[in-house]
Amino acid sequence: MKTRGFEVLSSYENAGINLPVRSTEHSAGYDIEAAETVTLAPGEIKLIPTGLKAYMQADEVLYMYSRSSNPRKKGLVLINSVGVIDKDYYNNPENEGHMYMQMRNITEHDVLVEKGERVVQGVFMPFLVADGDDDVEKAVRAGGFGSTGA
Ligand SMILES: O=c1ccn([C@H]2C[C@H](O)[C@@H](COP(=O)(O)OP(=O)(O)OP(=O)(O)O)O2)c(=O)[nH]1
Ligand SMILES: [Mg+2]
Repeated sequence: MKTRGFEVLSSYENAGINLPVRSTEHSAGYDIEAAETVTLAPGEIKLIPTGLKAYMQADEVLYMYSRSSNPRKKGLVLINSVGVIDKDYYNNPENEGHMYMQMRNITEHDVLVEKGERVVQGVFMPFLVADGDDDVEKAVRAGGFGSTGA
């Protein structure tokens, strides 16, 4: 039975994408790699593809956190602080649920991120809903990054 996990996007099937793993016995985060080599110019914000989508249960979310070594070792920050990957992003009609890492180069030189480099870590978590949540009509997710409006 499938409960939660990662899958390679169909368009990246033969691209040598590694499924995320936890690097130590008690790590909370599944390390997530860049699916392509990208260069970020000074100050630039880029969506780095992972070639991955994540599935999970209805009351679960996947949080993507930056690796703590990124600012000093790479000169990169996860510019949206935490990536929230919703259950209904998986297999959405726009991009199949492709997870992106939104990174900003905080240095004054180009930063190279090579394919296969670990950039962020994904942590699966349960979440709670507020009273009256069932009474509110919900839209069907069609994509990400502003798909539900401004
Ligand atoms: O770092 C991120 C953050 C989000 N997403 C995807 C998964 C998530 O389910 C979707 C929407 O994210 P969010 O709700 O945080 O962004 P939004 O600006 O509110 O977009 P939307 O209107 O599509 O909800 O975008 C990523 O791939 N990487
Ligand atoms: Mg949203």
